[in-house]
Amino acid sequence: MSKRKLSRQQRWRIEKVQAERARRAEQRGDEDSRKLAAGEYGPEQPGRVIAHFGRTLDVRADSGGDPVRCHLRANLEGLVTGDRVIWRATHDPAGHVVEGVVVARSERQSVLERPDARGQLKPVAANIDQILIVFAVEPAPHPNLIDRYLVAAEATGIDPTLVLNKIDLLPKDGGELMALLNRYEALGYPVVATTTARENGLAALHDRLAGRTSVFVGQSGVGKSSLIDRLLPGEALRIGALSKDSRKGTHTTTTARLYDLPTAENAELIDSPGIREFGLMHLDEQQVTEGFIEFRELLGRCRFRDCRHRQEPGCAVLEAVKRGDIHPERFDSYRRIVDSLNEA
Ligand SMILES: Nc1nc2c(ncn2[C@@H]2O[C@H](COP(=O)(O)OP(=O)(O)OP(=O)(O)O)[C@@H](O)[C@H]2O)c(=O)[nH]1
Ligand SMILES: [Zn+2]
Repeated sequence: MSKRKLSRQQRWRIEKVQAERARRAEQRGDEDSRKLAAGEYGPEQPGRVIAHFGRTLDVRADSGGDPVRCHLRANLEGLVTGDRVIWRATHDPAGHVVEGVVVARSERQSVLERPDARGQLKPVAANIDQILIVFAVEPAPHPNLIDRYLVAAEATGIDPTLVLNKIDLLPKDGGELMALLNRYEALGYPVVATTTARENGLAALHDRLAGRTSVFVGQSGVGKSSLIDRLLPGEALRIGALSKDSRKGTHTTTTARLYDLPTAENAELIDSPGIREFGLMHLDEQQVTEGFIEFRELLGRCRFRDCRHRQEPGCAVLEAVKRGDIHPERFDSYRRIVDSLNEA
């Protein structure tokens, strides 16, 4: 974190802005308390945050219907797209839902975080079941890059799936990439092959999407936008997923959004430019080591408790590499990733 000194004037400005924010939040809170006390809000009900813009959110009721523009009770902070919440709606005299207030957040099953401008981790999306790591025949992936993504996914506790796109460009025998994929399948990672260049090219992907909330990540040019365009045809459909207020507003699409995918049963996608870049952020050495899933059962078994699996005698990981139980390229990749941490 930077230790830049702020001038007195800057400090004064920051304090003024914060005081103003607090005052507005308090007013909002007073108004909410009054409405809640007056019974102007309907009963508490469960819902899901499908987009967030600062302290306002779009919430979809679990019971269905259009998304509703909501604000937060003053004591709630840091809600993100995908959060499950308890909220209450207000109605106009004709009985239509006008807006809502979120009163509580349910426990998160998972959360994706990214460092903010000051390097502090901030949640960007919650309750994701699956990270779809997209790579392509062209640009061909370095195995090290796939491992990096897998390690980052393992650190979140969210299940990764490898998506090989552009299989229309594969050589007939499958080439080296197919051999690479088999290696990941043998480790237990699901792998699906796709192409946006053929009519039925996403069939295997639909099966993986069904019944899950997914995010797409991957290097530039592998076809994430193309895949998402196929899954969510038309910008109109995407915009339509927002509340009327958000559609009118000037909000950009840089915030994460949750979409229903019409092409598969109970399939949801959470997407934002920031999420697509997930996976290339900082991890520590322990996260990297534990992110190689074939190492895990060996980790307590090295002779030295603080073994770093380099050249220590009695290292269970090195022995597994020697026996051929750990693929040499995976081990090499592990080394490179750990070394890159020390460079940073
Ligand atoms: N041959 C072939 N080309 C594809 C396929 N899918 C995408 N492409 C092409 O690959 C290029 C990159 O695709 P994008 O969808 O923009 O890739 P992206 O991952 O969203 O890239 P960024 O926006 O840079 O992160 C485009 O020219 C696409 O037309 C495919 O299945 N087969
Ligand atoms: Zn060791």
